[in-house]
Amino acid sequence: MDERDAYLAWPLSYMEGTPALANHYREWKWTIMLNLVNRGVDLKMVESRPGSANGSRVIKYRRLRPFKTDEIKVLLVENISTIAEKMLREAGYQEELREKLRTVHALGIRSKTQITEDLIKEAPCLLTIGCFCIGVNQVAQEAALSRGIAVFNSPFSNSRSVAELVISEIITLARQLGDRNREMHNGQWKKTAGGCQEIRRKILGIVGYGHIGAQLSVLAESMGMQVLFYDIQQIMPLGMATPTESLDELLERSDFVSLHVPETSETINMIGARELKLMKPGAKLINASRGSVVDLLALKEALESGRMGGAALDVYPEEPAANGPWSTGLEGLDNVILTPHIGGSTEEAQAAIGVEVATNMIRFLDQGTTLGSVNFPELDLRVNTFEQPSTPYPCRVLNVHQNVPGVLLKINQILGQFNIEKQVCESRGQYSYIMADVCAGCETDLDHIFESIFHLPEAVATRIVY
Ligand SMILES: O=C(O)[C@H](O)COP(=O)(O)O
Repeated sequence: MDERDAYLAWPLSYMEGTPALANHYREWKWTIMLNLVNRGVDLKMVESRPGSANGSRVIKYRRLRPFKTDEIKVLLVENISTIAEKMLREAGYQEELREKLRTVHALGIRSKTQITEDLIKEAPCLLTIGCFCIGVNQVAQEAALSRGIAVFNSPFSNSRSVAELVISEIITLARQLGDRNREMHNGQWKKTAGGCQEIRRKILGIVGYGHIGAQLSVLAESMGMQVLFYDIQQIMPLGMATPTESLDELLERSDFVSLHVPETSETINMIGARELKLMKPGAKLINASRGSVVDLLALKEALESGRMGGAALDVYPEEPAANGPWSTGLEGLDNVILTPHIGGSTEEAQAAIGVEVATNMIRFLDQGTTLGSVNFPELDLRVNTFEQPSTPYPCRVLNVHQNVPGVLLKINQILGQFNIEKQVCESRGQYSYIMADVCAGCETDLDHIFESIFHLPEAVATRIVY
């Protein structure tokens, strides 16, 4: 394995609602209370924002932090950007080696680590999973929500890198560069123009006009290509790009077809024998989306028969867990480019992804904010300033519960014993998430709020941050 596993630990005050962490909370209760007493005067906990419109006043916001004086551990796998690692460390983590996922509170992965429902069951402390990539199909998202685990990804930070790779592949396929390169490396000089073409005025059909598809559309047009696209949603075309009525129409009209769809039940084997037959003779297929989208056996047949003019694949139905010998079954075919899932693997993309995902994870851990989460309702609650009147023990209650009638009433009966400064709640399927800023009067109140909500039968996960 070439993976660099970094294990970080975050020693912070923290209160959380899984049984394991609830015990930690009880154990460290007095330390927590001491932290609370110090809270209002501790300058380390003050964040400054730029001044108001006239620039004369600086508003100081309270900085919410997780709430247990124990270590929150973060596990980063799959060569995640060092920027993300640095950000997580600066948020308070310390490096520490850890072997097991079951002791980890925050997990960072990329596209190949499969987080199944079973694995989630074995991770009792896990609070958040950061997918440091676009795809999230590798995570059992519903199972994660049912445990109160928020999943984040980076929906667009590697779009440019993938689009650039596809542009390079369009030219490489058009000029058979892969074959000429291979021949030269094998000591053969084969100067030929047969089947080699310019890409100017050729038709590029883009399937999936999201962040990558749209980026590719702009780059392709700037090189003189005509762009068609097909998407299940109605999307505003960029430049002169034209939507087609159907996938079939796009396949029939395009010289190059590039796939940019997520893995869903609808996209599995979306391009099979039937679809490949619809493509123009000599057309080329590019897949840098998900391997399951193309039926590889059908593609092999279409290439071997000579009907198709070439293909570039960056993704495969099954991909190996680590670098080393491996076969796609397509080796040696003419004008076929095979790359090992490197579409988003540039320094720029990985750095941007690192910042984006680490920021979301830190905000979730510290404040409960779920902006950018792919499995939670997206909620945000403004953090109080130090100028706002407050009680000695203001706190933020974060709770995931089953979305059943009456549960909100029960929670608010508990919270309503205190002044609720603000509150938001939203449901997603079978589960709801509530964030509430509450003015507790004394340490016993905090204890009471946590224990009462934690023990509600509908409660899935409960945390309090301050
Ligand atoms: O989902 C993605 O962003 C791409 O498939 C890249 O995945 P990777 O970060 O695992 O290379």
